[in-house]
Amino acid sequence: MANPVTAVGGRSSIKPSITHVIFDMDGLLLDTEKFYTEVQEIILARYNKTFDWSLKAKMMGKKAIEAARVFVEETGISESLSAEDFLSEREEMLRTMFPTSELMPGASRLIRHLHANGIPICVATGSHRRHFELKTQRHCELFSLMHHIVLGDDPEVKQGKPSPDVFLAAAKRFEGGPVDPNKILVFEDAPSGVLAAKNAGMSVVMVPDPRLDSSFHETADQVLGSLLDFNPSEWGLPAFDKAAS
Ligand SMILES: O=P(O)(O)OC[C@H](O)CO
Ligand SMILES: [Mg+2]
Repeated sequence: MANPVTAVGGRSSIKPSITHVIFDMDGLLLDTEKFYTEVQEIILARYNKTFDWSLKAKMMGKKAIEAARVFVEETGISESLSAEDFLSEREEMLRTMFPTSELMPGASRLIRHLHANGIPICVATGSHRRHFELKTQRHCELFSLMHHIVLGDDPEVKQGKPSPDVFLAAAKRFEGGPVDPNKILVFEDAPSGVLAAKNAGMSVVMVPDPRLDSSFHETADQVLGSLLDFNPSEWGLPAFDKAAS
């Protein structure tokens, strides 16, 4: 397999030593992006339009209302459907889908490994509380290993990703925080999330959906096909126990 560090254009192979880790949630820990895609395809079909990955790239990772505005404006349907009406229509379908959310490959192994080795970990998501609770209801034990969770409707998160707000709030809430952004590694799947982490001065590993245009990989410090490919030692983090992996 190609070395993930050198495989992507021009970035340094010298990495800062990481002490704290922040996880994105949708599309990174949980396989929930597919639900948004499905619902948005259904809504757009009514207007004889198709939902594609260039639009998906502009929406993912953002707060609900921010993503909704992008959706109605970019598709040219804002005269017929307001961002607010889009959200309430979408809601009904999502409410039944979210409780079925499954973990992404490698999420459980990495969270449990970092937690067992005393590395402080947290979640920083654009999702608001109601959606967070629906999505995580089958995964409460795993999410309880997080030191804290920062949600998109947190009062400190004035703007969604690519603003650094959610990651800066997450860095503050670690024990003894704020933690130096140089010592924090963020895991993200979305272009807006990768930018938000860089805007916060943090290192970022991107685990993108393969359908996302590869031009979005350039901002990340490392790009992986799956969380299963992550090598903690490259970042100064405890190595996986060979017998357990
Ligand atoms: O990817 P997250 O966890 O920031 O979630 C953002 C939205 O809710 C889904 O794109
Ligand atoms: Mg995400």
